[in-house]
Order: sequence, then C-alpha cells, then structure tokens
Amino acid sequence: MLFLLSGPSGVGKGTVRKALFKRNPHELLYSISATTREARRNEVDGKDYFFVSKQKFEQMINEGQMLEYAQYVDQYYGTPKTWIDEQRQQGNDVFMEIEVNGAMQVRAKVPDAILIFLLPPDLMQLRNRLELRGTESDKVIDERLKTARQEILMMTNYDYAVVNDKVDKAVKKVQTIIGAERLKAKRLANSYIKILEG
Ligand SMILES: Nc1ncnc2c1ncn2[C@@H]1O[C@H](COP(=O)(O)OP(=O)(O)OP(=O)(O)O)[C@@H](O)[C@H]1O
Ligand SMILES: Nc1nc2c(ncn2[C@@H]2O[C@H](COP(=O)(O)O)[C@@H](O)[C@H]2O)c(=O)[nH]1
Repeated sequence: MLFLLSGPSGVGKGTVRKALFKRNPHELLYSISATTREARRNEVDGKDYFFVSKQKFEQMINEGQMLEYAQYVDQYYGTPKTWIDEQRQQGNDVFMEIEVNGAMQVRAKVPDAILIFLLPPDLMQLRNRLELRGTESDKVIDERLKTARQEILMMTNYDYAVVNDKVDKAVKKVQTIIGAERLKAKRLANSYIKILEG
C-alpha cells in the first residue's frame, strides 16, 4: 500500500512521520525525495533527501524518473519512481511525505493510494512552528505561509484530515488510519479470492 502525508510547511509532517516510524520501525518504508533546495543543518543526503542540482533534477524529469514532482517556493521536489515501483512489487508498504500538487499526481497514477492531510490547530501556530524551527529566512517563511492557505483549500481532495495539535495524538490517529486501511485492503483481497474460487 501507498500512504501519503501532506500539509502546509511547518505543520509537523516530518515530526509526526519520524515518531510514527519509531513506533513501527519495520512496517513502513519511507520514500526519500529528491530536491534542489539546500540541505538544512542536520539533514543528511540520501536519508532526508537526495540533494541534487537543478540540472540533474531536470534530467531526471526528462528521463521519466519521477513518479511525481512539483515546484514549491522556487525549488523542485520529486519522488524517484524506480524505488517506489520496486517496493510495491515486493509487497512493501510505502510512506510518502509530499506537498499537494505532487499528491494529486500520485492520486491520478496510483488511485488506491491513501492520502492524509495534516492540519495545524490554527495559522498562528503554524507561523510559530516555522519561526521556532528557524531553518528558513523570514522571506521564505512568508512565502511558505502564503502557499499554506492554498494548500489547506486542497484538503477536500484527501481521504483523511488529522489536526496536529499534540504530536502523540496525531501519530495515534495516523496509526489508526493505516491500520484501518490495511484491514480494508485485506478484506477486499479475501473477498476477491472467494469470488475467483467460485
Ligand atoms: N504538535 C506540535 N506542537 C508543537 N510543535 C510542533 C508540533 N509538531 C511539530 N512541531 C514543531 O514544528 C516545527 C515544524 O515541524 P516539521 O519540521 O516536522 O514540519 P513539516 O511539516 O515537516 O515542515 P516542512 O514541510 O517545512 O518540512 C518543528 O520545530 C517541530 O518540532
Ligand atoms: N511534490 C513533492 N513535494 C515534496 C517532496 N518532498 C518533500 N516535499 C514537500 O515540499 C515541501 C517543502 O519541504 P521542505 O523539506 O523544504 O520543508 C513540503 O511540503 C514537503 O512535504 C516530493 O518528493 N514531492
């Protein structure tokens, strides 16, 4: 299965995802994106992102290497396709953390992907979280918050919405969604088998 988490910058996608993976270290595989933006302090190439040049990213697009990609606040972000295909062929569940335009491309290409939208308790807290993180300039924070308003309007295209008020609670909700969707898929597969068996 393919699980996808979106939400405005600073809402806590990375925080929730990391806490989720700590609780279930073997159940989900994280899809590492490629990006043209600069690495933040503490970010590791090949772990947090594949940090590539604009030229390399455009080459990957032209060679059809991306499952999806988008431009977000002047930088490219995208999901390398081969790794996702390999994992899905092997029956592994994959977890993606991407912005809304890319998520809509995934929805079109992988209709059974489960899309979860993470919301902030309010926009003031979103700004506070971005400011406290301290990884972006004031100008970039303003651009990200402007984009956030448009992104939130897209949440109606998602299967689930979760408010990230307290990290623990948000993680539990995402865990419940994953569990319920897995059960649904298992039941569906079993009823197909019964139909095929006559
Ligand atoms: N529930 C929460 N309450 C308070 N602070 C939080 C909460 N969740 C995350 N944070 C903090 O908010 C900041 C942004 O979180 P994080 O980097 O996980 O967001 P993000 O959605 O992944 O952002 P981006 O899309 O820009 O990468 C971090 O400093 C994080 O510690
Ligand atoms: N469409 C895609 N969006 C992605 C991907 N990887 C990350 N993102 C999203 O970009 C913004 C900004 O990320 P940041 O790390 O610079 O804060 C955020 O919404 C990410 O979820 C991707 O492969 N495709």
